[in-house]
Parts: sequence; structure tokens; C-alpha cells
Amino acid sequence: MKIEETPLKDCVLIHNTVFNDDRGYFFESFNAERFCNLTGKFVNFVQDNQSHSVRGVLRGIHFQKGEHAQSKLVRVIRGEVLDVAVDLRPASPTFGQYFSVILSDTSNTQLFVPRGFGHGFIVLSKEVNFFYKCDNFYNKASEGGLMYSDPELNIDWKMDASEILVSKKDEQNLSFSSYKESMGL
Ligand SMILES: Cc1cn([C@H]2C[C@H](O)[C@@H](COP(=O)(O)OP(=O)(O)O[C@H]3O[C@@H](C)C(=O)[C@@H](O)[C@H]3O)O2)c(=O)[nH]c1=O
Repeated sequence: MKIEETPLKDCVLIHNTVFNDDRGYFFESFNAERFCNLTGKFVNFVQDNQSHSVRGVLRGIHFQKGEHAQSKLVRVIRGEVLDVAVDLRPASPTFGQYFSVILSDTSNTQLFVPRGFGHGFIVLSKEVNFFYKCDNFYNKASEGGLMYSDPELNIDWKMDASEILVSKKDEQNLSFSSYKESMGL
């Protein structure tokens, strides 16, 4: 297992050691001790989530507020996505910046998205099974969302707008400027 820093502090890529043989492959998708030693963080994951989506589906940009904030360790089990993490920590030097990376079932790379970040992904392959661990429970009342197409965030989703499919809920997400206003910034 190797850690690769991203331009956003605390948000790291994790490359697992994959053991290939005649039967296929094996890798440890999470090992608490190694994760802690390599990242310097103790993260107590308490909930696992899995979703299935078809090409063009964009889920995001999501976060939970306040004491319900979640760190996420995300990966793709089947297919390929462009995964996006947005630094929403007002005190961070990279506040408002995003990092994007292709995650797929062939690279098996994982992204650690810390508390205080927004997270989303768009499906690039025909179908995707997406899996992630969270260090805080789902709390509907504290859900927040930023508009994926916000001009200030200016995220390159690498897909034509006409192909993008979002939920009714995500159509109502906040602009980054309204988000900042709601935070008193
Ligand atoms: C996220 C979540 C949803 N749900 C329910 C609520 C709703 O009825 C249904 C679908 O929820 P959503 O539309 O919010 O699902 P989705 O759009 O997949 O939401 C997820 O998006 C990615 C990008 C994330 O980062 C996650 O944290 C989460 O916000 O599942 C739970 O019961 N537990 C959960 O932890």
C-alpha cells in the first residue's frame, strides 16, 4: 500500500499492493493499522455504502454538515468514474479548489476524502459499482450539496453536459457563493 499526496492537504490517493496469480488477484482493500501508519490519521470507519449507476450519472457534490461531517474512502468495484473532491474547509489554503482523478476497477486506486470536503463522481463507463467507507453515520438532516456545474468551482467533468444525469435533489444544490454566504463567509 502506497500513499500519493494530492494538491489538497489531507486528501490522498491510496495504491494497494495487488497480488496476481493464475486465479486472478487479491488485495487488502482496507487495513486499519497500515492506513493509520501511512496517513498518520486514525479514522474510525462506521458505515459502508455501495451504489450502482449508468454512464453519465453524476452524484454530487455532497457533504454532511457540522458534527455529522464524514471522511470517505472511496473506490470503484466495477467500471470507471471521474471522482471529485472539493476542499470546503474555510481555513484551508486550498478552500474552493478541487481534485479529480479517474478511479476504475483496473487501477483499484482509492481516494481518501477528509471531513470538510465535498465529494462527487461521474460515471464514464457503461455501468459502475461504487463503494465507500464513511467515518460518520448518514444523517439526512445535515446533508448538503453544491451544484456540480458551479462556474466558480469550474469542475471539468470530462463529459458533454447533454449526457449528464443528476437526481432531482442534486438539481437543487447550492451555488458555491450561496454556500459561502450560508457559512457566513
Ligand atoms: C448517502 C445515503 C443515502 N441513503 C438513502 C437516502 C436516499 O433515499 C437514497 C439515495 O440517496 P442519495 O441520492 O443521497 O445517494 P447518492 O447521491 O449516491 O449520495 C452519495 O453521493 C456520493 C457522491 C457521496 O459522497 C455520498 O456521501 C452520498 O452523498 O439512499 C441512506 O439511507 N444512507 C446513506 O448513507
